[in-house]
Amino acid sequence: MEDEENIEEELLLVESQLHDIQGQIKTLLDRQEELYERQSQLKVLLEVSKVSSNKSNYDSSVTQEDWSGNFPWDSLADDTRFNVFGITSYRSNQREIINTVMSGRDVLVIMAAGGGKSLCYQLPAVLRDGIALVISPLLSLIQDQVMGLAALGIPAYMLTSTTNKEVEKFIYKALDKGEGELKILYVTPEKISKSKRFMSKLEKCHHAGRLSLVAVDEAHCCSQWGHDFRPDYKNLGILKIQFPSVPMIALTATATSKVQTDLIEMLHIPKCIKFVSTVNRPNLFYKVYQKSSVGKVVIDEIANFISESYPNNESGIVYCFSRKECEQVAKELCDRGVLAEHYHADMDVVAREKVHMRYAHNFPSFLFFAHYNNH
Ligand SMILES: Nc1ncnc2c1ncn2[C@@H]1O[C@H](COP(=O)(O)OP(=O)(O)OP(=O)(O)O)[C@@H](O)[C@H]1O
Repeated sequence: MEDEENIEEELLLVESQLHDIQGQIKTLLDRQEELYERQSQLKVLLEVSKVSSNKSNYDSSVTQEDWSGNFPWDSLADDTRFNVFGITSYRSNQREIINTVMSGRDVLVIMAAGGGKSLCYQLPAVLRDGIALVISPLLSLIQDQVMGLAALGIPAYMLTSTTNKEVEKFIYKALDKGEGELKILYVTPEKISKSKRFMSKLEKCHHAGRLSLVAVDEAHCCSQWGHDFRPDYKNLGILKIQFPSVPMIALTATATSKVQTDLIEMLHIPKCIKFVSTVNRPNLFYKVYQKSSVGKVVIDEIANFISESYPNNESGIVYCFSRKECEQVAKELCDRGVLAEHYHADMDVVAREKVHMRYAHNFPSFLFFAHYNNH
């Protein structure tokens, strides 16, 4: 009887010790997994750092001014600028930026809206062998760009939720096997962070030496300090880690120095060459009007303002508080004969010819009119 009690007592003790040990093993296994993960991250970071410092040694004698010097691709670039893009001369910094990308360096471009950022990656994309990947935040912007490039005869495509199966197949074949003509591929940041299939095709494309450059448009979206933070932009750092030798060009119209530092860190481009052009647009100005408290009167005032100030069908943008309000204001403006085209709720911007409707959440109690002239 006593024996039995002793055995039971020891059994309890052993079971309790086993339980403790299992807990310790689990903790150690978890820790081991963490260390493995950190080990592979550090290996990749080391590789990135080696590639960057090799490049900086190679270019150490080159000063920023040298980017406006002579390069082997000068005449081909001039020819493409004029004959493909129909642009007679470069604007400030464009040539230097293009030369920097063509040299394989990473670049940060800060240039005013409408300043001509797109040419800075589109021209190198045409000149360099392979496929250029462009990450852009909005479907409507991507659609605009792809349509514009197609009109110039440049094989540009987008891979988004709206891409049909056949085009998707074509794009995957181009990435995977180098088949078909594809020079510039636009995606939203979600594609990078959410599609394993896409990333594996991109990896193959890079492995075969066919990834020519990576452009991150609206790069301020990477930073939580920016005005337009997009969580999926945070994951774009993976691109430099996976493709350290591929030049990356990050572009934005608005970035404080804090945002610049942040996005350089997030995109892993510490050695990038930075080009800052003035963001002052003397043709843009603000005027503040007192708003009536009666909705219909506000619409009347907007309609009068637009038709009196811009009687020749000029373009403009009306920002409202919400999508619903955009639709309502657009409809009312249509009724008053101001808007030629309808606003489509599933797109951010339409109706190029007339007043564009967009929604913005940062200025809830005001309506803004922006009339601009790109040139
Ligand atoms: N060197 C140039 N000479 C004349 N026109 C140019 C030049 N470079 C670009 N453009 C034109 O300027 C317009 C604005 O260019 P783009 O769309 O690239 O601006 P952006 O800087 O990307 O603006 P946003 O920040 O609004 O996207 C386009 O119509 C483009 O064709």
